[in-house]
Amino acid sequence: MDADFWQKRWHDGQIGFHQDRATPLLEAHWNAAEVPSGGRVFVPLAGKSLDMLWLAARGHRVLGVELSPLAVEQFFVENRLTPSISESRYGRHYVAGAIELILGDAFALDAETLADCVGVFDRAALIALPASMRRRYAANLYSKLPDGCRGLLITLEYPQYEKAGPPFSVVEAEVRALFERDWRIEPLERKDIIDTQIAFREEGVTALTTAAYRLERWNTRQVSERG
Ligand SMILES: C[S@@+](CC[C@H](N)C(=O)[O-])C[C@H]1O[C@@H](n2cnc3c(N)ncnc32)[C@H](O)[C@@H]1O
Repeated sequence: MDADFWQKRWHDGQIGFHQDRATPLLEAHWNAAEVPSGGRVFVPLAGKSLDMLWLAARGHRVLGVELSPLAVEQFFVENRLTPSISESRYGRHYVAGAIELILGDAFALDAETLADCVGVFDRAALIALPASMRRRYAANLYSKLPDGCRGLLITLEYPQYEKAGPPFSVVEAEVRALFERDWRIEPLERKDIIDTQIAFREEGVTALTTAAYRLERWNTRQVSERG
């Protein structure tokens, strides 16, 4: 699941993960995340997700990061937005209204870039990565989000031996193992979706659940109180 893998997926139009609407679990649970209104929301591994537009329409500023130039171009063209473009050491920054999308590697972002992200929305991002990269992603990327940051994480669960990822199955125990040291984790909803996911059924998957979690980053004082 390196950069070449994703570049080829975009080049070949193999983007079955893309949705032509905002994520229903985002719409259902964003209020529960209690991200301060107007605050900036980080959207890692953003693709050309319409979730960014939905968050902007809710009054948030959005910071997405995506490594495919095709995804970034399509996001702005398809949504009839004309971005201004600048360069930094993180990559090429496309800015249109409240949305900033960095064409670059999420793992190369630093705490300074993410310092004003009071929210995070993670859909098809953590679960797009194999296990070893998920550990790196939690330890090296989420660790750079500021204390008090809140958000939603959306996962999928299915018998991993029935299909190769991505998307990968990530069960609650793994979510806790990855994040619990620094983040308060609250499961919000689990939904059986096998009946609506024909592609998974055709690949032989017999059970499929999606789950939404509320995340809140402990502040340093809370962590020391927890021992
Ligand atoms: C499964 S897609 C999900 C996209 C989006 N979150 C959505 O819901 O449609 C994962 C995306 O992450 C991008 N990606 C993978 N590794 C990345 C990295 N290290 N930095 C930035 N983007 C990355 C891929 O190009 C792909 O567009």
